[in-house]
Amino acid sequence: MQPVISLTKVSAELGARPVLRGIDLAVYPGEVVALLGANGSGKSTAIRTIIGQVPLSGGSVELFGTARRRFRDWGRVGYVPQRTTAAGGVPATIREVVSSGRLSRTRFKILRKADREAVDRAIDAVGLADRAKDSVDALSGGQHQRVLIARALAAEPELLIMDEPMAGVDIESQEILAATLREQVAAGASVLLVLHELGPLEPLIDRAVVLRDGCVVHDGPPPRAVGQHALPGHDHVHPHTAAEPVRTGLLS
Ligand SMILES: Nc1ncnc2c1ncn2[C@@H]1O[C@H](COP(=O)(O)OP(=O)(O)OP(=O)(O)O)[C@@H](O)[C@H]1O
Repeated sequence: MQPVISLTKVSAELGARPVLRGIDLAVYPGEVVALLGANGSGKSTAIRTIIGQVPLSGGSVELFGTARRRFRDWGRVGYVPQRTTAAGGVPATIREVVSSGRLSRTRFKILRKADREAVDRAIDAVGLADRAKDSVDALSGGQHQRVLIARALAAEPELLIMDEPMAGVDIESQEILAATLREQVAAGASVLLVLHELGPLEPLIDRAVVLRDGCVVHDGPPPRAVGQHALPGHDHVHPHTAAEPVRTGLLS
């Protein structure tokens, strides 16, 4: 099966500093892959090489089997950046911001009935239907994050790429986002997401790729740790019983 995302020996530098040192990463159709690792390990940079915001210094990136520099089908990809403000100082309603995510699917940048319905479904999916006419300036951080996710969903993408979608999001919003993601995956979407902890998304995750200092140090089942053990930086030093798998600082 052809991967929807494929990174082969990808290296990248930021300000002459090597940040990715030859990483391999593949996401197959229908898979949910979590990208984990400590602060500064290169997770965001890896995501940004995929969408073309950071140039490669070596290796290659393919999307849906096409070299990234030749890839034009961005309507198939929904991207949720690391938390920023969606408004950028310009007052806009939730519906306006989410509609902007649908433009990649339209001809001549005109939203037709089916497009408007997709926008409404995306707003509904993140539980903001009753606020659609509100300005995004009036939203909390977690609600804001839901708007960014709705904007990505509005294009009905086959592939969702999300950089820490749960950052700063309260548990109620996290549950809504987990339910939304579950529906997308049930409908056949593939997902690559940066996470700090697995949290409510844990049951959805098929595979975890862990970065450390710009290298992949684990690619396989997600760490099934709970509580403190799931947190990056946790060092697993206390003794284990024989039945318990040992995970020595996997995420640190
Ligand atoms: N514009 C930049 N110029 C120089 N170095 C940068 C730049 N952006 C990031 N870096 C460095 O690259 C490294 C990787 O950063 P990156 O944001 O990819 O890490 P991350 O794993 O996503 O971290 P976090 O969990 O904190 O979001 C860090 O050491 C960071 O300081």
